Amino acid sequence: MSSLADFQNSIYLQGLGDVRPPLPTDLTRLEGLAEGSLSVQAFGYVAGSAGTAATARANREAFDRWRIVPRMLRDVSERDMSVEVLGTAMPSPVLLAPIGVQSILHPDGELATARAAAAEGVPMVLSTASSYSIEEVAEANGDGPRWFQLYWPKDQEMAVSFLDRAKAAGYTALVVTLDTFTLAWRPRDLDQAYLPFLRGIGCANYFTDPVFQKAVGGPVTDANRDTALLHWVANFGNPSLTWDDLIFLRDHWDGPIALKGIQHPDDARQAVDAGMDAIVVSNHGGRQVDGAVASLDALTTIVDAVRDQATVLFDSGVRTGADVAKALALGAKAVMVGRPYAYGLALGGQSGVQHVLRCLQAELELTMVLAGITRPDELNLEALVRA
Ligand SMILES: Cc1cc2nc3c(=O)[nH]c(=O)nc-3n(C[C@H](O)[C@H](O)[C@H](O)COP(=O)(O)O)c2cc1C
Ligand SMILES: O=C(O)C(=O)c1ccccc1
Repeated sequence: MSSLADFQNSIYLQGLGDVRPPLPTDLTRLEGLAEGSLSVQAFGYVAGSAGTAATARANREAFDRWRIVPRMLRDVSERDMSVEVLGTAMPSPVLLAPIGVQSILHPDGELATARAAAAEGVPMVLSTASSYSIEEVAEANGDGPRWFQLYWPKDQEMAVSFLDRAKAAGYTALVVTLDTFTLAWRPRDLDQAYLPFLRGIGCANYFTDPVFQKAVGGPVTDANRDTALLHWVANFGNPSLTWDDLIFLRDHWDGPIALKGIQHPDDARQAVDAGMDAIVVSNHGGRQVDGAVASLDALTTIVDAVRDQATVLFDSGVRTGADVAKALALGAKAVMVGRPYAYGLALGGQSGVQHVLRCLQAELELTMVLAGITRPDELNLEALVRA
């Protein structure tokens, strides 16, 4: 039986030939290394959070307040880390969170991420604000599993065009991000007066879109570039959306839909009532509401509210295999990981992202089996104690 934990053995075996892993296996060390290989602006954009970063810190502290209680002598020789989420089979309960503007991290941006994801069989969620188009990323991703994340623009016709393009390019599930209809107060970016989009980064899906092009008088060239950027700014998000608007999405997307950015149990219930298939409990990695509840602290009440009427996914603050195990024990079906793979991309392109995925999944399997657990669905509150 092949196992995600085999990666550990392969590292030790390579050591016999004096080869060491190209990047640290403690993924919390990647941020510091990435800082040295990125511009102040790009690093600040990715590592930064809203306001004083209180929510980003709270996300991490919430993990620290739970401890795993290992159980012994449970025959953990047969393991199966795989799960199926929204019709997608995956090797472990881990997905790549949607991260826009990845070309600020590496010239190959989302293409490198898509190749890494496909090589590991891990689903990627492509951002609307990607630096390569829906179609280009699909080609790089090949047979790999892929979902599409929608930033719902004001122009409904363009929203439909994005959905049609994603469907045609083989993205099987839709993740609709609700918490970022506008960017929050982000001092690190403000102090640098840095917004990637105003430099045209992250606009690939817009600039290649027929509806967008119609609105700006044709394909985007130097001549209409300023018009295009202003149109992007005016259209990016829609603060007037309400729960009733979800009917529109259901009508235009026939696959599963997840709502990302849910932090309140009543919002989770409304998602269920609106016929959504899943929610992603997320505070956007602390990048939106500074002072907001830690995403992990919001998870349990939401899981209780939703019961088994919708799939509950989790993100914000996942850095280690133990973190994944804790989120699962608190009721998440799977987690999305954000910044760690962004740093992997910055440091090593495709292989950097693969390194992050292999480390995280191997550490998850080792954590679980050493705690007496052989399958993700065996994890529950009995595996945890409050610190
Ligand atoms: C640089 C950056 C760009 C992001 N872009 C998007 C995006 O385009 N769409 C989206 O839904 N979330 C976006 N996110 C949020 C992630 O999907 C995810 O919620 C967050 O990174 C999870 O927290 P973590 O970084 O602590 O793992 C972005 C996050 C970062 C760090
Ligand atoms: O920076 C972000 O967190 C984010 O979600 C985003 C928003 C717009 C475009 C690209 C990324």
